[in-house]
Amino acid sequence: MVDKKLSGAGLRGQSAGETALSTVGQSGTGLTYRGYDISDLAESVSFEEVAYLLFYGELPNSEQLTAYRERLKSMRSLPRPLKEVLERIPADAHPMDVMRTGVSMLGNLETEADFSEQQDVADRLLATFPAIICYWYRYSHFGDRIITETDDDQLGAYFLHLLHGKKPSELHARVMDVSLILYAEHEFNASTFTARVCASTLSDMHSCIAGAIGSLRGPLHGGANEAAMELIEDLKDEDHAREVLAQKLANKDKIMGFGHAIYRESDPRNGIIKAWSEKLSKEFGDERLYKVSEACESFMWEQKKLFCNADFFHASAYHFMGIPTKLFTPIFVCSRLTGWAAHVFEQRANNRIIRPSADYVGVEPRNVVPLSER
Ligand SMILES: CC(=O)SCCNC(=O)CCNC(=O)[C@H](O)C(C)(C)COP(=O)(O)OP(=O)(O)OC[C@H]1O[C@@H](n2cnc3c(N)ncnc32)[C@H](O)[C@@H]1OP(=O)(O)O
Ligand SMILES: O=C([O-])CC(=O)C(=O)O
Repeated sequence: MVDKKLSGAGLRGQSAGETALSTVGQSGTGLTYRGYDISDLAESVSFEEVAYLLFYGELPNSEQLTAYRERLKSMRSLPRPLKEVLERIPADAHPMDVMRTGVSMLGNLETEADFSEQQDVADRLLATFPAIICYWYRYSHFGDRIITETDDDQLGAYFLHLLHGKKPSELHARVMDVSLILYAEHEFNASTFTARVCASTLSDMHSCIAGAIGSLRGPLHGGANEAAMELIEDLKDEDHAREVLAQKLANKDKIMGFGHAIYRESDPRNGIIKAWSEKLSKEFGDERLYKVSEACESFMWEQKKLFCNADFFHASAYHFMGIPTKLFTPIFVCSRLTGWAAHVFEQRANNRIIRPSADYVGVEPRNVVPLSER
């Protein structure tokens, strides 16, 4: 499987444009944002610094960071009509559909009238995405109308605060921060490419982001972290993990959270989130989930040379922090919004409508037969 050629279907291996935002599978551990290695960023900076880096090109100094955090904090209020819409979405709705509706409704209320407003729109979405998902979740599941304006400095802690109704521990706030850094940007992945295609028609930011959310929703992309949780939650122990995976491989099922379109041997984000998951598992008193996850990882490598991607150990990490499985992919949205928006800026700055060609494989030219003769 490792030798499969990176060409052909799915535009694999073909360059579809230029970016100055990130490299995937090229240098360092395999992922860089504007020249910084992901392991360095995950170790030393916060998610807000990464957002600033992606948007403005450089890491902020401490004054710029404080000002940026204050700006995001000041934008957390949800307009009344948006809350009313969120309150009408049923509890069994798919949370990614809630996110898509949330951004779409905000686009009706706060339409991007001109591209000169693009940074304001991106910041507003960044500030409100945790509130959109948590407002819907807490209202539809518990009848709570939460206050979305809090004084949390960091977006990850803000999300956990809204979800659980109390400030998170330092450990949980840190893990969320790292998680958001890991998910922020990834070159021309399917959802980002969706955003760029939409941007290339000179459409508005909300439409670009709504489209990207739709692409991220699928289990082959962002939806894999939830699918990975569904897999591991039923595994009783390491032997059972190997048995279940062997059966799935025999059935030719896809194992969610494994493999990647670009990386060939490992995903540099995996080791980072895995280490945090292990730490959380000890704090949680977990005897099973982390161990079965590790058993899956080694079995898949032995059997298929398939490795865990960014999603696999995110499943256990999020679970240990009390996050409901169905909110896993919306967290990805809260983070990846930065990459999507930065790509929209980049596309707009040097635009040509994205319009590839297709190889026609249909029937030869023919004449229409009148209806009475068909
Ligand atoms: C953050 C992210 O979005 S990371 C990706 C999240 N997605 C997942 O975890 C879903 C599971 N993984 C997959 O479906 C795939 O690995 C993808 C979609 C990520 C990449 O797809 P591709 O680029 O087509 O993968 P690749 O060319 O490496 O596949 C080679 C072979 O390995 C198989 N394979 C790849 N991943 C898996 C997997 N997770 N389970 C079982 N088999 C797999 C494929 O079936 C393929 O065989 P085939 O050509 O005979 O069908
Ligand atoms: O790059 C991809 O194809 C998918 C991925 O890992 C991401 O978007 O983070």
